[in-house]
Amino acid sequence: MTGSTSRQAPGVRLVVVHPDKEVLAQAAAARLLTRVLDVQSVRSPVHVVLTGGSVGIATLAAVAASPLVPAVDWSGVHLWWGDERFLPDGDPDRNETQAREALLDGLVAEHGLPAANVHPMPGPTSVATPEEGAAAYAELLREHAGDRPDDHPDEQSEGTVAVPAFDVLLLGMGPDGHVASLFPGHEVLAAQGTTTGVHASPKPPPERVSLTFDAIRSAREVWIIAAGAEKAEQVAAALADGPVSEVPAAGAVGQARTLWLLDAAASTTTPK
Ligand SMILES: O=C(O)[C@H](O)[C@@H](O)[C@H](O)[C@H](O)COP(=O)(O)O
Repeated sequence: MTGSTSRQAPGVRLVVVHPDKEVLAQAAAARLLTRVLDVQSVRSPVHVVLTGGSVGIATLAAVAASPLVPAVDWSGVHLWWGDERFLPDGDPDRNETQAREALLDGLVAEHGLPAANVHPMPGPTSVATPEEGAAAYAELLREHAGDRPDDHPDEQSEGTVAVPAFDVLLLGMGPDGHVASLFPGHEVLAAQGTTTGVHASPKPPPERVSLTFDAIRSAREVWIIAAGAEKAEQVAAALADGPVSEVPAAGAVGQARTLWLLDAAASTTTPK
């Protein structure tokens, strides 16, 4: 495949296939910057949820290298995470650490992103358990839930999930179909509220903090970014609306739109 292709699925799902992982990251970065600019033209603040993983971090690095960075009013952007490994501040395996190195430190230092607008999930440096971290993050999300804009007064209605109106929520996907730290067959899939502590994760480290499905599904747009042939089977299963208990990514849908941003290898299931 030499170009990029897309198709509109019924409803609100869009699948976009790029030639390879590098183009995928570059395109996701361009798309993210454009989305933030578009949203900023009609409302502020903008809330973006970040993901870890190699494609997620490559996307942030591509954002950092874009000439469009100065076009964004970063003072009106808030950054959150979909999940975090329960590791000390500064640990190189924290999604936060990797995102700061790839993008956020530069935005704070040079482009006016207020340090206070970066909202990492707490780890053992500040709380004793993943549950404490999840509770603290839920409270922070609740404090920002009032950021909902005037042009969407209906979003204030009773029963609204107590999180900000996430404009874009980025997710990587593991070869097992997990998104955030919502793993197939794991009790975390039944977690209530907006955040949850995670134990016995099948992928190290075993302890994590994650958004729940309710929080993820409250986002206006959910973008799942996945590359590599090892993802193809679960991508296909999710796009076939497989059971969330087996393919958690199938349950990650946005209110307005769900984008599947793939490379060619992840988009084609090889017959066995
Ligand atoms: O929390 C983690 O252990 C990872 O962040 C993980 O959830 C990752 O996002 C996906 O496995 C996709 O990772 P890749 O993009 O590297 O395939």
